[in-house]
Amino acid sequence: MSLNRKPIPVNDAVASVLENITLTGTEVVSYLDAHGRILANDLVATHDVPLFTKSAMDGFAIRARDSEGAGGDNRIPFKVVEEVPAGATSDYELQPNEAFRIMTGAEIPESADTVVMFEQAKETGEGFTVRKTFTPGDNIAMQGEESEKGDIILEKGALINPGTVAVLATFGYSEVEVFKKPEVGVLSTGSELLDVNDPLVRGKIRNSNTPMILAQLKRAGIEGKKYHLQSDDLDTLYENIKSMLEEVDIIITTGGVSVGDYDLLPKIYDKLGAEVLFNKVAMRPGSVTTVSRLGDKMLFGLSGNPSACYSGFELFVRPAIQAMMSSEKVHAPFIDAELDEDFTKPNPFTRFIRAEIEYDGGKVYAKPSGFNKSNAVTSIAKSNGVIVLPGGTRGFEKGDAVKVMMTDVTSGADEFGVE
Ligand SMILES: Nc1nc2c(c(=O)[nH]1)N[C@H]1C(S)=C(S)[C@@H](COP(=O)(O)OP(=O)(O)OC[C@H]3O[C@@H](n4cnc5c(N)ncnc54)[C@H](O)[C@@H]3O)O[C@H]1N2
Ligand code: MOO
Ligand SMILES: [Mg+2]
Repeated sequence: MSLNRKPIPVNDAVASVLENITLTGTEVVSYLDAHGRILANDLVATHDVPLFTKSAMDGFAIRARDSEGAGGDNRIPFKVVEEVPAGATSDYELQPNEAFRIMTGAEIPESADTVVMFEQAKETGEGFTVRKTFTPGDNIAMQGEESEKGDIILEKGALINPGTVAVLATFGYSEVEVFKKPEVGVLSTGSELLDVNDPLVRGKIRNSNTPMILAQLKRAGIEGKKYHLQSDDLDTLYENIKSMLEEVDIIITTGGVSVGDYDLLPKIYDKLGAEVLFNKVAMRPGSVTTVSRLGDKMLFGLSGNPSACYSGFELFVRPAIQAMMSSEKVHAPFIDAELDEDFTKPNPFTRFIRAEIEYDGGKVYAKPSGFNKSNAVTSIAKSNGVIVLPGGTRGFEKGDAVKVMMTDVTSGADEFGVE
């Protein structure tokens, strides 16, 4: 095993992962379980929306021409002949100056073409008067004005959001074909690792990577499979990874990918005959992140250091999962922000810094969210994004324009956004 690894640029590494994924198949799920899934077919309108021409307001349905000449002191009277609440219909033929009392959402009877809102009418004993000339179509939602039968509402590969679920229900799709989620297993390696309830003993620490990655998977809509902690023993690690390969599509391991005596993952990939796509990325943290492929399985060897592990997942695993599910949009959103703190130390590698992203006065500000080393864990907790500083010979100063990878778009704001 060579100690001299050749670093590749981050974007090449991401591209290589995406080129090597295997697409999942499809499955049919209930529309109630479809949120967060990816459409496997175009979503086609089975009817017009609105389905029928309907009242957009509570009021009176009239023939607009009967209101001609109304205005100023000239009030025109109407007689109410029938009531049409939402859900009801009427085939009654309006005669001059007759009206239906109609509610929002009710089908407009054939003979009416306008709705007078209650607020625009003055009620009388047998009906109401108006002092405005109405135009056909006023206060009416026309059949098909939003979409027509046969329209493609969303294309294959689109993410199903709550609005999509509403659209599925609108068109009577109680089931929908979506791309299957890959099965993902998570295994942390390291003889120094203890489980959360184990008493601390000298030289050992608790395993924080497995639960962190399971949570990152959850954030990506995946229920990962937790595997037992592994001590740094080649044979048992090999056997365990071999049996994981029978059970999952993606194996995420943490730790053991560097060049230490007990960093066993490189040996495991070799022994398995896996194709190593890269084992060094020109980035910090996580430069030793290693991704390999064995048939249609992907093995993500994330660095053991928590911050490196975290960004390794967001940079490589999350997009790979999205791509396997044929998502149209596999990457986290990257936005432009202003650096809120100096970062003077130059570094030849692209740096990813866990950060607090804040919006203020129409601007986006990004500042490191705490202790910034590969072994940091608390700064991850305080972050909702990751600052990207390109590699090079210069440092960065407060006020510089930087890119930010948004990792948590649900982290909220401390103020309501409308003044
Ligand atoms: N001679 C060199 N040494 C190291 C290099 C190098 O290039 N040459 N790279 C360093 C960098 S950078 C990193 S990052 C680490 C990567 O190490 P590994 O991915 O092999 O991970 P481990 O050695 O297993 O652990 C590193 C560190 O992280 C802690 N850790 C591991 N797993 C967990 C876990 N599940 N929960 C919490 N913390 C964990 C572990 O105790 C170590 O402190 O290598 C450098 N060395
Ligand atoms: O892989 Mo290390 O995290 O570059 O610091
Ligand atoms: Mg190591």
